[in-house]
This record gives sequence, C-alpha cells and structure tokens, in this order.
Amino acid sequence: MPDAAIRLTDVTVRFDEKRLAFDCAIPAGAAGAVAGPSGAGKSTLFNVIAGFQKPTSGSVTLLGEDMAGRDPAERPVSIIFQDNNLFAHLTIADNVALGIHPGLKLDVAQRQSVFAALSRVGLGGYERRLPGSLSGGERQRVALARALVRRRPILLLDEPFAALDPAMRADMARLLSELRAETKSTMLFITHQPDDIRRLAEQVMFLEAGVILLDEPARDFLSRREPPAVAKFLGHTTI
Ligand SMILES: Nc1ncnc2c1ncn2[C@@H]1O[C@H](COP(=O)(O)OP(=O)(O)OP(=O)(O)O)[C@@H](O)[C@H]1O
Repeated sequence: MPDAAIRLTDVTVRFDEKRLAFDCAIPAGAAGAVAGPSGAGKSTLFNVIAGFQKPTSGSVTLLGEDMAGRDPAERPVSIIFQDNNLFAHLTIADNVALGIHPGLKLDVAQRQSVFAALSRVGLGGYERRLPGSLSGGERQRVALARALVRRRPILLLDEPFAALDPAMRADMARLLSELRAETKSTMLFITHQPDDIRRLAEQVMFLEAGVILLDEPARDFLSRREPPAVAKFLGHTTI
C-alpha cells in the first residue's frame, strides 16, 4: 500500500493546561475537509503539518519522510491562510512571485510561470494591480496562484471560502477541484459549511476539544445525525 501523503502518529501539542492530540493518515491525492467548532484545533493541526507549530511529542510524516527538524520552507507543503497574506504594497504579480523567490529575483521562465498561474486562476491582466483594488474572492485566487507556482504536492487551505458569497464559493470549489486534478496534489481545507464538504471533500476530519473525533468518507459524515457537535455542524439541531 502506498504511504499516506500526510501521516500524524501520536502527535500531541501542549498549550499551558490545554492538550491537543492528532492521529491521522490522508491518502495521496485526496481532498479532505477539516471541520469542527471554534477552538477545536483545526488551525493547530495545519500548523503542525506545515511546521509552524512543533509538536510536544509524536511524529509528522509527509510523503513518507519524517519532518522532525524541518522548517516550513523545507516541507512539501503550501499553506494559504485565511487572510491570504498578500503584501499591500506589492503588485499582484510580485505577490505571486514571492512563492518562487522571497527576494523576487525571477528568471524569464519563472516570470512566465507567475503569469500562467494568474491566468489559470482567472486573473490574467491583473498582474500590475495592487491587492487593495481586488475583491476578497480575487485576493483568495492570488493566494492560490502563489501556492500553484510553489508546486508543492500538499496544499493546506485555511477557510478558503470564508470571505466569499455563495456563487463565489461554488466557483472557488470548482477551481480547487480542477487544480487538484491537474496537479495531483493532496488538499486539506478548513471549513465551517457542509456545502463546501459536499462540493469538494472525499474525506472529513471532524475535530472537537483538541482531538480528531471522526475521520471518515464525506458521504458517511454528511448523513450523520450524531454526535451532537456534528449534528449541529450539519444543521440538524439548534443546540
Ligand atoms: N499559541 C497558542 N498558545 C496558547 N493556546 C493556543 C495557541 N494556539 C492555539 N491555542 C489554543 O488551542 C486551541 C485550538 O486552537 P485553534 O486555533 O487550533 O482552533 P481552531 O479550531 O482553528 O479554531 P477557529 O475555528 O476559531 O479558528 C484553542 O483553545 C486555542 O486557544
């Protein structure tokens, strides 16, 4: 059996009195949703995978390699944060180029890949604009273009749909689904909306109080009536 793209084994993270514990295996090429109430540990899970949060114990294996001691830049991961981390004073093209070189020293082929990535996310012609002149959905797509030029096999998206209206959410889900098929990447995204899971996820990890309560196929998850936190998430109860 091929190894999982993402494997967390006996991972714990301790914050003062709080203890989070993660065990999971995400198959290569999968699209997984990460859901759960506020404070459940979703962002911490991403930070552990990406290398921004060092586990207190346990191991993180990505594409079969142990990530102990590896900085975020050395991991096969791109992460798109909720606020998309664009630099207001840099053009859209330069914001994307940062994904290739932090000093913006790009050769011709790399410049072309920036233009191609912007075109792929529907932002051809936006290269010289500044982030402040774009809508929330457009800024998200710039962040996606920056992830594309990095060509990392694992893509983590922290609430990629949060700032989008319903039509834009559907468009973004379609784009992510196409990009996953094209790049064969493994994708995890955090969401608070069952509709995003219906559109994009094959697998769902549901977190509660610092642990992965459920890890199962999206179809099984979406038909659940319990436990209560999941029923609430799916809109089956009002508690
Ligand atoms: N650096 C930190 N120091 C102390 N506690 C932290 C730190 N980072 C996270 N926590 C705590 O760990 C728990 C999980 O936080 P996390 O941000 O991972 O949750 P989340 O599920 O992403 O929440 P939300 O949906 O609100 O973004 C929370 O109780 C949070 O207060």
